[in-house]
Amino acid sequence: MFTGITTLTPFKKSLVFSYGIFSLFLSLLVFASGLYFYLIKDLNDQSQAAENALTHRMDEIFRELKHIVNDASLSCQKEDIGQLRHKVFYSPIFKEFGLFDDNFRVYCTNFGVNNFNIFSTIKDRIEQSEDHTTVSLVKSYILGEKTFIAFYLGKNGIGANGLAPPKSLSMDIDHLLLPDYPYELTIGKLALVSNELNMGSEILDQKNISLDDWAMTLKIILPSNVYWSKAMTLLPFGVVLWIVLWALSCALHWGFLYYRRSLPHCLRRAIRGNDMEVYYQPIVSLHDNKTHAMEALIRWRSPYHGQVSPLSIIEISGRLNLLGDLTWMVLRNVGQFYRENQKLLNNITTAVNVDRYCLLNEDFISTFTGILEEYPELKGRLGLEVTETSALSAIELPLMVSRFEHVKALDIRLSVDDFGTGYSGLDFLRRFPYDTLKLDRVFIASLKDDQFTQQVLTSITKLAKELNMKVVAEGVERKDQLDAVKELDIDSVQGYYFCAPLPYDQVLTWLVKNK
Ligand SMILES: Nc1nc2c(ncn2[C@@H]2O[C@@H]3COP(=O)(O)O[C@H]4[C@@H](O)[C@H](n5cnc6c(=O)[nH]c(N)nc65)O[C@@H]4COP(=O)(O)O[C@H]3[C@H]2O)c(=O)[nH]1
Repeated sequence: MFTGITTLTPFKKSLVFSYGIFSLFLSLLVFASGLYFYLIKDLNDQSQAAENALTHRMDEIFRELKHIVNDASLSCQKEDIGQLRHKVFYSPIFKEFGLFDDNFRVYCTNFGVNNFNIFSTIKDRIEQSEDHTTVSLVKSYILGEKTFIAFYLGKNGIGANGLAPPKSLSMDIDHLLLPDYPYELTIGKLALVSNELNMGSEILDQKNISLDDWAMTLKIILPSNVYWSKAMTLLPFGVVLWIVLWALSCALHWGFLYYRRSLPHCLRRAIRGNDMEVYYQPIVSLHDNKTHAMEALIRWRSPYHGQVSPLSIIEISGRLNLLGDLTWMVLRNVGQFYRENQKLLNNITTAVNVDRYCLLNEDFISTFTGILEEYPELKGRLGLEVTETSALSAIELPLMVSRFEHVKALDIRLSVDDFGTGYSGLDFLRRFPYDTLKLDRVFIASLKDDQFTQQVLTSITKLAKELNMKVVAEGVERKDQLDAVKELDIDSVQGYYFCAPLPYDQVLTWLVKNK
């Protein structure tokens, strides 16, 4: 089996090497672009998650301020200050709370009584905002350089503001984005958090998210060094990908080659491309020792499988549903043979083998008549040989009779082939209008020494004669077989004794010599 495989698909080092190079480039391409698109998608997903986290955090911030406003009064007594301190203590974000009135004057903080006005720009923003909220980034003496402040003015005329370090806002998104995606969170034009400044590498992609309600912008970056560090981490997978692609491309190549060179595929191409030969075996008459008939037999030498036996050709063609095509190809070859040698073949009929399924096909008659019109030289000189291998069903039987009648009406001779080996019983002969009965060569081989065979063949030939059929003995190889055949009432002989099946040129020479 392996020898068969290697002949069909020869191993070539150079080819394996080429596929190695090819798959290396392909895997590099797949790996590089795959990683790039993966990171772009991941950047989008993480940006979306960061936006959601930030929105959620802002909602929480204002919910907290609303609680303070609801619990607050316009005074700044010890209890009010204590309450603010209590809220600071339990706040997850804020480090300082203040209360302001509707003149935007801060009158109380958790540190004590206060009296200063909120910047007019902030005041304007609160008034313009639908929810009476805004955020700001200012310098706080208590908390350090930059401080995030959120403002909310309640319907009761009391406002609350909360001060928080920028970190408390960014902690939600840090774990989503860092360390892979540096980002910058700005309020207005001021950066609340920025960890993208010292990135030191190129930007591969960038996402900008705007939270318009808070004038916030989140810029998230995909730097090239992240791409390269991921590429280095995933390099073993890249190597595996290369090996898999290499093996796959080699396997595909050999698989394809194996398929292209497989017997069924070669046969299909040969039939479709008329790349087969037809041999002719003369059938010699015992009445005048002349050749009045021949049988057309298919021959095919495959470039990869050598000489393929006709029985295998028929068997595989049957499986591939190509028996029709094969028959039409043989018929056209025979037509061409007659066209090119009209004079010599004038009084010779040639029989072509036809499979019963091909005959039963609904297109049989139309295609067959088409070929007869294409080759009028065949008129009156063509015969069909049908081998009966299995019993016909109740539906097939009348169909077959009608086909035979149709064929006969076209002046085509019908022979029953290999008589005695299949289901072709005597009843069979009665039903079909055959012209010739061909005795299978197994009977001829044992005819001389087997009395039973002699008796059977005597009865068969007698019946054939009664039914007006000619009898041909197949497979006559030796003189003693010929003598035994002659003792029966047999009309013609086909066999190696006279002539084996011959190719086009040789059969012409034979006919010229022996006609
Ligand atoms: N041992 C021995 N054999 C002899 C002798 N004389 C002839 N033969 C062989 O007997 C077979 C006669 O053809 P078949 O019975 O129709 O049997 C044919 C026929 O059923 C089928 N076949 C051949 N060509 C075609 C075709 O074009 N179409 C179809 N459907 N079947 C075909 O394949 C079968 C085998 O064909 P082949 O191998 O060519 O075999 C041929 C022929 O070469 C002899 O003296 N001794």
